[in-house]
Amino acid sequence: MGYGGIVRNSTMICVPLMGQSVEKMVSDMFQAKAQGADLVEIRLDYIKNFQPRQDLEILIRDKPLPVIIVYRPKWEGGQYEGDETRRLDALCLARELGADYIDFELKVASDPKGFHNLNYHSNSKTVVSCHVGGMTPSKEDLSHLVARMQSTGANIIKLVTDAVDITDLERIFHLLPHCQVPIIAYSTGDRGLISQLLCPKFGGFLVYGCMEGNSIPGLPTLNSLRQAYKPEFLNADTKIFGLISNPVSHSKGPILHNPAFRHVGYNGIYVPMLVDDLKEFFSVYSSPDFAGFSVGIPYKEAITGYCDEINPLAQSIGAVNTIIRRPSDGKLIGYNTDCEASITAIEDALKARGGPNQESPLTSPLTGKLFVLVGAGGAGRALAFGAKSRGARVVIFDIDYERAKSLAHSVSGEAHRYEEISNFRPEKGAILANATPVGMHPNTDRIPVAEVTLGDYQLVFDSVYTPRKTRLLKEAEVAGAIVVSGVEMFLRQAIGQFNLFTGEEAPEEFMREIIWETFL
Ligand SMILES: O=C1C[C@@](O)(C(=O)O)C[C@@H](O)[C@@H]1O
Repeated sequence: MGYGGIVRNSTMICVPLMGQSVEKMVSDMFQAKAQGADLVEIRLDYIKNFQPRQDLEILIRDKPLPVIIVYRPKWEGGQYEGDETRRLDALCLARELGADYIDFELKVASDPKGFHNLNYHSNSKTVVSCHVGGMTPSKEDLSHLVARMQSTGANIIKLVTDAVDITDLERIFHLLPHCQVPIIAYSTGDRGLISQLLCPKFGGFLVYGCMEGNSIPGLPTLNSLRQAYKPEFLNADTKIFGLISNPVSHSKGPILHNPAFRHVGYNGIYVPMLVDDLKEFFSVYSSPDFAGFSVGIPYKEAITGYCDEINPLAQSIGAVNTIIRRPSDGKLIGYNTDCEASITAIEDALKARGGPNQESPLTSPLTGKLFVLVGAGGAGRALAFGAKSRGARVVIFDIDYERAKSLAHSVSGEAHRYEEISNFRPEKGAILANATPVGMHPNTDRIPVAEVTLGDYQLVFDSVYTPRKTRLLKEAEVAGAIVVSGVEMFLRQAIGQFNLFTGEEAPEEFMREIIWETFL
């Protein structure tokens, strides 16, 4: 049994190994085991001067984990260019020596003349594999392919496609539950990542992961699988939540939401979704399994066009960062949790320091203050509406002056051209909020305002959360301002999302601990 009474499934975590020597392969196997792998895939075609008998004896004798032996030829995307009989002899030898799984390409397995006795009695299991390059075939074509692979008598089948778009993966998910033998199916590349993460929900046989410092596009790290995603707890009932964003890999959402789900015994998974086309995305991922979404850059405004209903706060802001698929009718309902998250983070920091606006606990410390906002995109809109709702006077800078003017108009504020920011001196006690990505990893030396002006602000807030303390915040602290990190906003918006996703109260203290450990 797992968390909250959820039964563990039998999904294994496999690491593909591409060492150039037998010694490296053996040491990588031990490392993979130490990092939590259940089995490894040994790519013989990567070993330089591979000597079948000698090398296989060592690999199989010294293996600390079950192994899948793969000797991929050039014609199927591998490295091996030599004689085909020699290649197949080596695979058969691996089987005789007791390798746990042997991978034969479909072309070999479906050619009775050339094939080296696939149904040979041994303890090894046969994996019949096929890599379909280029565009992902239609659902019908994939089903035919799987039927062909099954008819070879394979113990396990392995189907690999190249993901051009995240929507290609839905054809893989559709295939998985219908297969009659254990199936490994996934798509390669950055856009293929969720085919690994979600395959156990749909019944996939294993998940591939990579070791730390050895990243492979489209593969999660072993650490993220073991700590965050925990594929062994997924099942057909698991609800999928995803962050729709582009880029998406910077997000700390998965390491926060997944443990929080488990902490309260909620059967859900939260994954990064690298989305290129919102329209295509929502038309393909329309099943109730995809129960909700976070929305990140650059989609917070555009996504409002894909929501069936929008909650009044998000509607007035014009930006949505959370979507729930309403279980009763499947409609997509948009919310904005950024607004309260950022404004309460700023208010709490002002309250903690005390100050002139502390007359009544019911009055916001922002009331009457000048609120200088840099950036009028999705996050900026949330900040501007939040500040206005607390009675602050809002001044907005954006590289797109028209955008700044339009937001200023909505919050009865003032817009300025971005070039003017270096000379802008606010009144004493003003608040500065950065809602642009300036200063975000990897461009951490950038700062959105002139340093000399920082001393005029009582508090400086940065919505950037990687790094926790941006250059803007460091300089502001030196200048004597109270600083509020985007990490605090990130945490609070995620707490708001958790409540909406699960309908349960978020484990706030637990989430706070994870976040501060992560950003230490
Ligand atoms: O701004 C953010 C951060 C986020 O995009 C992320 O990186 O996890 C997730 C969004 O929902 C949120 O509004």
